[in-house]
Amino acid sequence: MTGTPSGMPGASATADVVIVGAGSAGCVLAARLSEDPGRSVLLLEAGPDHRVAELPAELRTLSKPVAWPYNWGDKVASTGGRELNYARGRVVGGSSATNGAVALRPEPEDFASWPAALGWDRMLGYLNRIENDLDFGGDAYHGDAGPIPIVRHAEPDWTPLQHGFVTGCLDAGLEFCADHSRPGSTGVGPIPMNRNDRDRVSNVVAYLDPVRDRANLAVWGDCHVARLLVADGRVVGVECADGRIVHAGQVVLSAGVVQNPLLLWRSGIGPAAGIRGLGLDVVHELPAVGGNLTDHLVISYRAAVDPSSTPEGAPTLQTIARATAPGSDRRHDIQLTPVARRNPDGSREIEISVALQLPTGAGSITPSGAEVSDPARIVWPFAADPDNRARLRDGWRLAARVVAGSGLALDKAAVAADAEETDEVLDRLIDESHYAFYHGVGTCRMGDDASTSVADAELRVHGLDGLSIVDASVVPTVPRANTHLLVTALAELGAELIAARG
Ligand SMILES: Cc1cc2nc3c(=O)[nH]c(=O)nc-3n(C[C@H](O)[C@H](O)[C@H](O)COP(=O)(O)OP(=O)(O)OC[C@H]3O[C@@H](n4cnc5c(N)ncnc54)[C@H](O)[C@@H]3O)c2cc1C
Repeated sequence: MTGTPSGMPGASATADVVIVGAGSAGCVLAARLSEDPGRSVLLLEAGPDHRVAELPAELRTLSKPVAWPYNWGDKVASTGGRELNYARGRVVGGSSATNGAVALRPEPEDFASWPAALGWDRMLGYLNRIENDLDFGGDAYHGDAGPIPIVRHAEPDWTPLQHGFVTGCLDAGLEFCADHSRPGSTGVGPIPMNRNDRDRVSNVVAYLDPVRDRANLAVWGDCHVARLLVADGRVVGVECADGRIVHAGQVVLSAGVVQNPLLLWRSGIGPAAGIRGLGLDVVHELPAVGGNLTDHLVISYRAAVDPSSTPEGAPTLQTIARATAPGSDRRHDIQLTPVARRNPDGSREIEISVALQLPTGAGSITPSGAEVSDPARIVWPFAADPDNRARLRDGWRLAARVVAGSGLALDKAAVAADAEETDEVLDRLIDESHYAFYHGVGTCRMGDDASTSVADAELRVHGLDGLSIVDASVVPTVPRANTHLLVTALAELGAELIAARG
């Protein structure tokens, strides 16, 4: 099988490589693997397919709400009987087309849980390859020739609210940090983003759209893959929910942290008892499929500020702080991000998201039934964990100290009191208002042991030929950073590994 993928949307097909899911990872894989005109590549996506010139506003421009059909609409049952949204992009571009475009990198220590062959030294090359950092591209730990532009707001452009936040962080003892990607850096400074002015530079924009006209690449939108086809210990293709069959030399799963385990379970690949519990036959037992979910957990600190600090039409995100919760032994386990909140009554607030980066505990994502339409069952234990709650409380008090030192607060006494708030009050606040940050990883984690991991260090599924997984689901533990750049870098690595297999 070489050259053009045979078959058109609407019919069945054959391709050398079939990629399931056109998100952060899938777009990179399709672009890189189709560079060889002798390899046919078919990219299958459950959601709609828009060319960049025709993107709807919510996919083009940052900070617009994204709903069905572009968001899967998954829900998490969390602490205190609360139901949290668990957003995931459902469109060609995946979550890279619906996300906040914050372009932070993992830190070197985040790779400690990765297989030894994939440490920081190796992954740094891929992190550099994907970017064109317009401020620091010439530095050794940056790139200046990749497809993703990385930009920051210069200090003179910051709003008074953002200036005040930085002042407050410095007053609270944080350092100024011009480049959050510099290894060893810490503190507060401009937030790096993958955007072009106010438009998100998703991986459709950066990677896929420029190569869409290649003869050996086909993209099928509105194609929900129902299950994998397995014969004699080898994955030989996929079956789509509408009955189409695609035969493949290699299948790559890039359906993401939620949908990969669902697709594998539906295919009989995963924990034997769980699969039988759905009334399905076990094709290949892999106990770790769907387990080991880790993710960031967020609460907000809010305080009233003078309306003149938040000019109309200003960009939402300009600065960010990486800090360590007071007393915590986990470096940079708190991320503080300030935004202006404009209330209908004309009042204005600073809202600082306090995001816990290195959570204790692990959850799971499994199917609630055997049908494609059955939703994910997401066990998300992070808000209930006492250690997470203690560090979040301290992070919230740190945010109050930042506002106290910012010169922004209208009610200085109230903010000073917030910095000493009791555990009891903050536990109630956590219960009533925590939310998920959508940086989940780990449901098909990589590792050497097939009893505790799903893919090996070359991203091949343990014990099954012809199947690889390349996306957030293989990342062993959530890094102290947002996850899009990491997944994109991993996909560059994955494309090399898969190309080497033929
Ligand atoms: C709302 C939101 C905001 C975020 N903000 C940021 C941010 O600012 N910065 C950052 O770094 N990270 C952010 N993230 C996280 C980051 O975007 C994700 O970690 C990353 O995009 C995951 O990439 P992926 O390739 O693993 O999965 P995805 O990009 O989610 O791609 C998976 C794709 O597979 C498709 N798919 C799933 N199942 C099937 C199936 N059975 N058949 C066919 N197709 C299927 C999906 O529709 C989707 O398009 C955010 C995420 C969300 C949801």
